[in-house]
Amino acid sequence: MKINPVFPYPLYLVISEKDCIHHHWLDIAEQAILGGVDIIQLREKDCTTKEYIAKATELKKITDHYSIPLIINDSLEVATTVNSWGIHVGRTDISPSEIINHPDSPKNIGWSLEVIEQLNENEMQFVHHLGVSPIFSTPTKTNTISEWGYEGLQNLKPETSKPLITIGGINENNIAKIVQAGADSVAIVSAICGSSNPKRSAQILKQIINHNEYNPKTI
Ligand SMILES: Cc1ncc(COP(=O)(O)OP(=O)(O)O)c(N)n1
Ligand SMILES: Cc1ncsc1CCOP(=O)(O)O
Ligand SMILES: [Mg+2]
Repeated sequence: MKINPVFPYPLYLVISEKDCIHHHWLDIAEQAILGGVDIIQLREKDCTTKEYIAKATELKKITDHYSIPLIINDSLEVATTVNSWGIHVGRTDISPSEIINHPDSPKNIGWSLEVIEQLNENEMQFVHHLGVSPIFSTPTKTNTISEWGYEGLQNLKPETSKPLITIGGINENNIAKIVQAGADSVAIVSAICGSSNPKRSAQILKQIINHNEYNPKTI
């Protein structure tokens, strides 16, 4: 993958405690970083703001230790409290224009792109990067509209200069084709959070991103 200087984070982990199966979620975050994850989003859906801040504070200690940027999903209050690098919002969340009006708003706003027509919306001017969502339908998030697929991603690429972060159903078997179709970054939940060896899974995904294939002898 050619590194995009506006978003130089090709392997993107989206983590929530409920998706972490075999290990403690903070251990998975650390192992994933050691395996090559470049950026982490904390995505907690079923907790209070106080609990979300507590989790974000714990995770930020790890991301700061490894100099990895942290993105908070959905909550401006959590993002401002922990001073995260970014925030990710979708169409039913607080809008990018509202976020930038906040005095301590995180610098980098990610916005979910579900249909190509969204590129024409006024909100786009406040957006740093786009979550192309979902590339493939996934049990991890079921309230989605449709899938972009490889062809949708290829068609989207020339229509915007914003970094494209692909998400949804991505794993070792399809990541190479997603990179070839135009992803600037690949966001993963279950292929890392659900792995019994998250470090190794991250290493494999990263090797495919870097070299277009996986050579078991080198990991
Ligand atoms: C990188 C990235 N892309 C898309 C999403 C989805 O955001 P959203 O549409 O707001 O849905 P929820 O994640 O909030 O359920 C994302 N989180 N990250
Ligand atoms: C948060 C999110 N947004 C679109 S799909 C998705 C979940 C992706 O999870 P997985 O990598 O397990 O398919
Ligand atoms: Mg959201």
